[in-house]
Amino acid sequence: MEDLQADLSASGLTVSTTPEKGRCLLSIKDFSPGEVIISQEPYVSVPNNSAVHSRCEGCFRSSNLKKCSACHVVWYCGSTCQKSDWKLHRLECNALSRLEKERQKSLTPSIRLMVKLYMRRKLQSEKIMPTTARDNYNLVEALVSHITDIDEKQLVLYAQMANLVNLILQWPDINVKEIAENFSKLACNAHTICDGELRPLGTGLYPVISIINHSCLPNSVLVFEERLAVVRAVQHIPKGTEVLISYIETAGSTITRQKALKEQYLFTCTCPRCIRMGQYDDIEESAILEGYRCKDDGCDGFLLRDSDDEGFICQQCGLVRNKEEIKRLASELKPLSDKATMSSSSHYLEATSIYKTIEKLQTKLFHPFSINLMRTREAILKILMEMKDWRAALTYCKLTIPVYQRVYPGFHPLLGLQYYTCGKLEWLLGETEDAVKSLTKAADILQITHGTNTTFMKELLFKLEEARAEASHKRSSKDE
Ligand SMILES: C[S@@+](CC[C@H](N)C(=O)[O-])C[C@H]1O[C@@H](n2cnc3c(N)ncnc32)[C@H](O)[C@@H]1O
Repeated sequence: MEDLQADLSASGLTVSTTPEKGRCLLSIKDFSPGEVIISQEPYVSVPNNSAVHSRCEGCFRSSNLKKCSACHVVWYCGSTCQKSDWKLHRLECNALSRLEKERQKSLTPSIRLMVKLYMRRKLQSEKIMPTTARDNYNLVEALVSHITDIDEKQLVLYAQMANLVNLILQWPDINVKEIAENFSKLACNAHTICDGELRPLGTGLYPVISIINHSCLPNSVLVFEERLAVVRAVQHIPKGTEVLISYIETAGSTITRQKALKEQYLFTCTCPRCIRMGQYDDIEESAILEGYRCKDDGCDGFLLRDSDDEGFICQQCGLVRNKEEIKRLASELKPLSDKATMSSSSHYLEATSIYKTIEKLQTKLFHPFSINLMRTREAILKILMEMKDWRAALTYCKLTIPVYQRVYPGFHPLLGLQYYTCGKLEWLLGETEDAVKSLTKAADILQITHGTNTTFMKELLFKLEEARAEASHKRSSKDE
């Protein structure tokens, strides 16, 4: 711990403890928006491989892959990744090779992550792999597990998973109870590794990044550059402030966010957004994000239940919406949502048609800033992009932007990415001036959240330059 404190203080950080949150990471210097606060390679990581889609164990890329010829489980993109993973994979390879084919196929990322965790610990304790202040098993031991707070069903599941790890490792004197507790640690400390566009690629354990606590109004953001976890400030962080990231999707109402945090991370959030729970502005926000729309199409008031529980009253114009009508619309929606989830991956036209019916019903039912409606439009946008229907995709992308601005304020990567999609579509459709505006907004946000050095950001900045050059060329040809 002393080593870690010394190492962190050189980066302007320190670890402290509070009774409410346990350990926390504090700044001991000012950080500006966009500045890297801390970065860390994973202690262990695994890609989300499936029968149809695999990734390199080293860099998570999905092109030019070759399977390890001994275990037939792990993939590599080339000799560089294979060599750098060899010390660890040599142990894993032996263990995986002993398994029956069917068992190999059913290995989940969590099981593989745990097997790799034990192997890394062994290699470091035998000094075959080096340790540093930020890279040692003591940091994993210090992670919270909440083992005494989880329910019986979950405990049984962890025990079964621990038995499977034990069976794979076949090490004498292994502590199966400790493995089960480590699964509980993974549940509240491991991170989903995403690409620049926030698509999930795998899972990793970053024991120093795991010291950072949650806020629904965070001052920092966690992104990944391949497997490297990078935390950047999204606002000015004065010296002596706690560094906070968001663990969850922050678009939901306070009740939804609190439920998600309690279920996975077993705590009650008291951030500045959550502390307002039950106050009028919080009730208003929930009613807008997850509630119903006014009967009058021209009114964008939010609705609250009336005192007799007969219906919902618009807080702007006073019109009452009947409970039965709302129930009827909701019951029409339910089977459609199930149908849409099942059809979307294969039949684009069928899926678009179902989602558009859902959108129509949701437009009648929910507030215009509803998250449900936003999700449906995101789903339609995704399918239209797959179908390369750029014009319709742009229409849907634009429909989501006002909701994104509301639910992802400030330097939020999701807002930046949505502007980026808009800009790329406008560029493809020859709407160059609009493309410049959208790509500029995307770059303004994503330079803060993602930095400027990654391939992803270089591509965005290059596109913006191209769009600017073409826009100025178009303007000058018009003038002639
Ligand atoms: C990834 S760990 C963060 C570091 C942790 N505080 C520690 O001592 O190691 C996640 C756990 O930290 C605690 N935590 C994180 N954010 C919190 C918050 N805003 N309020 C209370 N507890 C929090 C919860 O116990 C949660 O399960």
